[in-house]
Amino acid sequence: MWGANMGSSIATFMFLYAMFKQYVPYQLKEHIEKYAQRILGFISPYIEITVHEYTGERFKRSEAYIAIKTYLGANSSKQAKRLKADVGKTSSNLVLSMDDYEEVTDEYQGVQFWWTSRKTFSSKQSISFYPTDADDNRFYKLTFHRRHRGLATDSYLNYVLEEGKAIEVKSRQRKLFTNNPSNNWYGYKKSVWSHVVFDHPSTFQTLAMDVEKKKDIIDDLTAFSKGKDFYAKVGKAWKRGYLLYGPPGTGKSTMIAAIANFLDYDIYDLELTGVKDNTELRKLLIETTNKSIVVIEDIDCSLDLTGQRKKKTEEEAKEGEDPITKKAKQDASPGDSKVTLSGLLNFIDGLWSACGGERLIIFTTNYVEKLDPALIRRGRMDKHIELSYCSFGAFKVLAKNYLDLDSHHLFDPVRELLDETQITPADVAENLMPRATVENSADHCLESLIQALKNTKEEARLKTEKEKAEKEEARLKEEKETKERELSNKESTTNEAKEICSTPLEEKESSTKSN
Ligand SMILES: Nc1ncnc2c1ncn2[C@@H]1O[C@H](COP(=O)(O)OP(=O)(O)OP(=O)(O)O)[C@@H](O)[C@H]1O
Ligand SMILES: [Mg+2]
Repeated sequence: MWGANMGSSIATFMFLYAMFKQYVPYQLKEHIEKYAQRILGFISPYIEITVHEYTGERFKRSEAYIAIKTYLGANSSKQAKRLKADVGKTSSNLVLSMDDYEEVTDEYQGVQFWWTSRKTFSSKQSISFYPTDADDNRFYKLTFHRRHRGLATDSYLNYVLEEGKAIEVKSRQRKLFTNNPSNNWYGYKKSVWSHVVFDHPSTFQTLAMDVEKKKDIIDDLTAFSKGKDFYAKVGKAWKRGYLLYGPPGTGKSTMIAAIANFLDYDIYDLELTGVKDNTELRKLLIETTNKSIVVIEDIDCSLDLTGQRKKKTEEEAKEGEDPITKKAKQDASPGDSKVTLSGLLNFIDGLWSACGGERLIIFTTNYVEKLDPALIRRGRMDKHIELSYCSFGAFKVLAKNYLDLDSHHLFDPVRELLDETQITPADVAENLMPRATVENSADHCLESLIQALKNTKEEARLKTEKEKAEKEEARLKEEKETKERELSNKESTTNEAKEICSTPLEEKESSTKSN
């Protein structure tokens, strides 16, 4: 059917087809095609399956079409004579795909499958203000012998889709998304997220933290990313929550970038203060893709998550209203347009959170103790990771990264000082930045780090002393006040007693009589 000797017949066919398209009126053409297909269907032993570029939703390209396009692009570039080259949306390289009406043969388990790419023109006479080629209805047509029907529908098509998606994942550039304000969500370029290419150089290798702690996190992430079957088996949605907490500059954001690079996931950086209400939050969640990390930084500053739940429970108890009625009222009231804790909890592990899979949710905070326990209980935030002040292990990673040093005679004093001082990895890193103009840059950096550590130690000592002095002062003040209070109490009691004793006898009698 597709042999080389068919070349001239195809050329003739193409010519006749072009004539047919040009001269036969549209309505007649449709009828002829319809009946020709039916007759062919009776006599042909071949089965055809078409996959259209746009199905249902006008602006959303079919995922199957994109996967097939990628698969055929990768496999047909050696076979097809006419290819289209384009800069992919997710890549800066040229992406090749089969041109329209091109045909290629694919072999799977010893069986041949034929793919053609086609397009039809929309019959609608419409004028569009926007540059779109969606009026050309493109589709792929798969042809195979009817005796391979089972193989094609049960396994070959799935294989093509999975391969196509895998190629896409490998060749794509990762993205960093941020949520748009909701008044930009509608119109031609409707989009709830906008993105840039994610190109952060942080990796677990460059992340300064204790080796064992780092290994534990890497193992956890690996188990998660390979855990599709496990999650299905235990009936859990394929997602995991991480809570990163610690003082500013200890590497929380750096770790998120390292995780994204390690897993090869996109990042959705969710700015909660820009989300109007819980409905919008849900919409944002639905629009995230698989293999992604949803990040909410500084969760304690994003929402009043501390007392809301308690306050609500108190109110409910006061009014004796059941929570469902209360929630219905809240949802209905347009004035109450803020994301609530319960909305956020639903976002993390409500029913909607299970749409799609392979998603990490990461919260960061400087003040873990401020968060509502409901938000960070296991199951929501499965792993709590404390990023703390720089340890000697973390320092060694930084020394290797910044100065390419594994050991140095100044490491010992650094270790001693680190044991006694609280300094962030960000401050250590700043001191280890090599100075191009200085000779023996490594020595210079370590010396300046030692000086910084000494300064920090001294500052901490002075601060502790000051605090101690302030406490002592407060204690003495309180002691003095208590003594003064006691003295004045004593004095007033004595005065009262004196007054009673000094009252004349007649006065006392007359007052007793009158009573
Ligand atoms: N553990 C670390 N490993 C490597 N570099 C680090 C680490 N911690 C901090 N740094 C360096 O310090 C800078 C600040 O770190 P980062 O932004 O990750 O801190 P953070 O914990 O997110 O702080 P904040 O709470 O203020 O958001 C980074 O640019 C990074 O170079
Ligand atoms: Mg940060």
